[in-house]
Amino acid sequence: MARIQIFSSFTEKPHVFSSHSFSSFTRPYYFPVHFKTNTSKSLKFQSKISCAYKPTLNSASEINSNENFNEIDDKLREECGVAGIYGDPEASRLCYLALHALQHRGQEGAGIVTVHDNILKSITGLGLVSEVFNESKLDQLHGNLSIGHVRYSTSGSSSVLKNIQPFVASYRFGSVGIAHNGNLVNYNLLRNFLEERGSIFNTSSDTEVILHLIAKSKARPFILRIIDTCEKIQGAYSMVFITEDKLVAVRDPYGFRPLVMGRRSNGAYVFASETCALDLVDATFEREVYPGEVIVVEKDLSVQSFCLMPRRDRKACVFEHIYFSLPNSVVFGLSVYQARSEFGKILAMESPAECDFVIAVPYSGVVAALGYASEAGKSFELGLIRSHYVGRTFIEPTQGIRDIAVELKLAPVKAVIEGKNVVVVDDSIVRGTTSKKIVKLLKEAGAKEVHMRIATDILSVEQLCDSIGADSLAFLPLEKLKNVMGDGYCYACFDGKYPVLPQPVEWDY
Ligand SMILES: O=P(O)(O)OC[C@H]1O[C@H](OP(=O)(O)OP(=O)(O)O)[C@H](O)[C@@H]1O
Ligand SMILES: NC(=O)CC[C@H](N)C(=O)O
Ligand code: SF4
Ligand SMILES: [Mg+2]
Repeated sequence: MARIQIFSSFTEKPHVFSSHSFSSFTRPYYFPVHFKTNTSKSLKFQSKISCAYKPTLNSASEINSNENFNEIDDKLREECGVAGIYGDPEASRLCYLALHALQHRGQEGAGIVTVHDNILKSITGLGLVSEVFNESKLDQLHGNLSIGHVRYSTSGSSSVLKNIQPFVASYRFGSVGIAHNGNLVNYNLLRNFLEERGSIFNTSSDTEVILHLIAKSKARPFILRIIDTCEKIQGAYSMVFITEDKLVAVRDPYGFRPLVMGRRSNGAYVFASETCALDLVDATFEREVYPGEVIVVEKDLSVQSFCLMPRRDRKACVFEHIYFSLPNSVVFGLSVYQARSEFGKILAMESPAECDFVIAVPYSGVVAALGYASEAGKSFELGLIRSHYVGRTFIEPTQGIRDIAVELKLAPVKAVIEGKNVVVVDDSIVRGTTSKKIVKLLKEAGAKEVHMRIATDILSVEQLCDSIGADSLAFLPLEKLKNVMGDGYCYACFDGKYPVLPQPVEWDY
C-alpha cells in the first residue's frame, strides 16, 4: 500500500485552498540530497541522472550505440509542455490554446485527449500545434475534460509518432491518459524490470513505464495507484492524467519542472506548465502544484490534494529561468522576466565592455540584454532580427537542422552594426552553435568588435572564445547566478550536483 498523507480535502468548497493546507505543505522537509555525479560505465544510460544529464565521451558513445538514443547528444532535453482542463464545455479548444502558449517548450509533436461518453479520444501528431490540429480535428474532441502535451523528447526517438503524448492505455479498471514533462532517471531499470515480467512496450519513451506501473499496482482506488507509481519512479515529473471522470495533476517531490493551477470564471480547473498558458485561456492563477503534490479534480469539480512521501527540499530547475520558460510567465513563484533582467544587470557589473551599444540574441537573450544595457548605461539596439517563422534552434533534434536554423532565424541589421563595437548578450551557450554563427554574421555585417556576454555560466566549452571568433567572451559565474536565485534550485547542469541518482528496483509484483 502506498504511504500517503491526505493533505486536505476540498469537496465542499473546491475553490478554496486553506492557509492551513498551504503552510503544512510548504514546511521544509530536509533530506540528504546532492549525490555526486557518477558517470561510470556501469550506470550506462542511467548515468542520465537527475532530470537531465551531461554525457561524458563514454556515456555519449554508449548512447550512440543504443537505437533508442541515437538522436541524443549533449543537450538539455527538459522542456515539454503539459496542460489539463476540467469543467469547461470547450475543454479541447482551451487545451489547444494552452498548447500554443507552451509551444516554445516542445516542437517535435503535440497531442490532446478528451473524454466523451466515457471514451478517451486522442489526437496526436508530429510537428507544431498548428500543424497537428485544425478545426475538423478539434471538432472530434468533445467533452469538458481534456489534457494535452507538446513534446521535446528526453528519451525515445523524436520523430516517431508513437512517442508523441498524451499516451492513452486501457487496463482492467478503465482507461487512463498521461501527459508528462520530465525525465525518469530509472527508466531503463524500470523498463527492464517490467519486460522481464512480461510487459510489452509500445513506445521508446520513458513516460510509458508510468502507465505500466499504474496498471500493475495493487493499490486501490486510482489515486493510490498513481501515488504507488510515483514512489517507484525517480527523476523529474510534472504530469497530468485523464481518466473517464478525473483529472489528476502531479509534481515530483523535488519540483524540478513547473506546474501551475488556475481557474476560469466558470469554475473550470486549468493546469499548465507555465502561467502564460493560464493567461491565454483566461484562467486566474491560483497557485503552483507543490513539489510532491497530487491534485485530483472530480466530475463535480471537487478537489483533493495528496502529498507524496517523503517530501524533499525543492530543486527547481534553474534553466526554466535562464532559457526554457517565457518571460511573461511566473515560474516557481518568480517572474522569469525579472530573473533574466537581474542576470543581465549582474553580468554588466561583472563583465563590462567598451561598446557603442548592446544587442541581444533574440529571442531568449532579449531580457538579459535589456538588463545589461540598463546597468551599463548603454542603449539597446535591435542588431539581430529573428524570423517569426523558425522555432527554437536549441531544441531542434539534430545538429544538421540546428546549423541551418540559426542562419535561417537570425539576420544582422547592417545599418546598425557596421563599424560598431557591440556587446551581444545571450542567455546561454551549450554547444556553441548559435554564438559561433552570430559572431560570424555580425562580423560579415561589418561589426568592428563583437563582445559576447552570456547571462549564465558556460556549460562545458573550452577555448570557446577562440572557437566562436569573438573579441571577448564573458559569462555570469555560477556563484553570482546562485546569489540571484538562492536555494531551492537545481544547478546540476553547471556543478554536476545531481539531486537524484537511479536506485535499484527494490520491490516486486
Ligand atoms: O550553444 P547552442 O547549442 O547554440 O545553444 C544555446 C542557444 O540556444 C538557445 O536559443 P534558441 O534558438 O533555442 O531559442 P530562442 O529562439 O528562444 O532564443 C539559447 O538561447 C542560445 O541562444
Ligand atoms: N522534455 C520532456 O519533458 C519529455 C517527456 C518524456 N520524457 C519524453 O521523452 O517524451
Ligand atoms: S539544472 Fe538540474 S533540473 Fe535543470 S536541466 Fe539541469 S539537471 Fe535538469
Ligand atoms: Mg536563444
